[in-house]
Amino acid sequence: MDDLKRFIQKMPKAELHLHIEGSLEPELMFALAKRNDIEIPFATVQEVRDAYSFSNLQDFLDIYYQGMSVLLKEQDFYDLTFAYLTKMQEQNVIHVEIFFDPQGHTDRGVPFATVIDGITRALDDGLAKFGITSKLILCFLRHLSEDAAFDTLAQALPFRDRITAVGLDSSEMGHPPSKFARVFEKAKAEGFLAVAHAGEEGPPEYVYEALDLLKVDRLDHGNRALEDTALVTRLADSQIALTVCPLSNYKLAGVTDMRAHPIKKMLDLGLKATVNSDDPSYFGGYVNENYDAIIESLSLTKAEILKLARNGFEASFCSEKEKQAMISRLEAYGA
Ligand SMILES: Nc1ncnc2[nH]cnc12
Ligand SMILES: [Zn+2]
Repeated sequence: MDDLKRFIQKMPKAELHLHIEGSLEPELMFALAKRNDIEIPFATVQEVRDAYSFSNLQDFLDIYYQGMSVLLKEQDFYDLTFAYLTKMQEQNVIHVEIFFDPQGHTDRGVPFATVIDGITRALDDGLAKFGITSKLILCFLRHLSEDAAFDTLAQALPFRDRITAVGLDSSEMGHPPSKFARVFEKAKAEGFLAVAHAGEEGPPEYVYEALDLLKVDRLDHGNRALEDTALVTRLADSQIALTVCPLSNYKLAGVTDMRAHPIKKMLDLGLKATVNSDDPSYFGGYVNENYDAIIESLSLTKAEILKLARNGFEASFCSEKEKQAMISRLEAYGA
């Protein structure tokens, strides 16, 4: 077992499902609260960690939006993103595609430019200092209105060269992809790729809507697609990737026992599943810890681990040439 963990630690990997605001560790939360003179309802780091006990997605989101209130200045977004990249370098993650939630900040009066400038300055430094390549994905908050999403898309257009794709996150139930069909149509016309959280808590119908109405290039989570055999066949045939987040599924109670986690079944069904951390500060683990959690409980083989990592590179939004270079590194490592 320790051998496999070591194998995972050193393996070149990609991360395709990471909310940068969800990588805010309690220590940095405290430091930024102090720097920005903001009150947070916790006295110690331990109190923050103790508050991270969730029974569903909304429980988590309430505390996640509260946590991001300490992010105000360009330097705050830089520090947040650079801390994440430093961790990724330690974990041998060589490519990241990260989400950000601009509405979580612009609604508090933080300018869109402040957010994206800080994040992309850190991504540039991550490439220069660690050789980590990256893509940025703008997520619309689905509990907010279609108008608010259109407004956010308009704010993003001056920065389009820094944003690869749009996504959809936040409270899934009651906010189906169809609510944002027109926003995604416009975003695609503007040249953005598209992803959406679907089937995390929501039913298979939401996954169909993400495919048919939002025309997503990749699905975030997608776990509940397994309830519909026709949908599984469609996902397997099209090889639309699923960005699966094992520890997130466990912490948000979709999966109550890691031995019942569906990722092995997804591989067996021919789905292009990948391993990701979602909100590592809140769910107790970055990429390697997510691999560790499934190898133990699902008895994954080295070949299956390599397949998951390969899927991560194949499902990335890199050029075919860049993908091939990363896959060659992985093959050399696995040989
Ligand atoms: N797991 C998740 N699902 C939906 N929205 C999110 N925002 C941050 N993490 C999320
Ligand atoms: Zn997510």
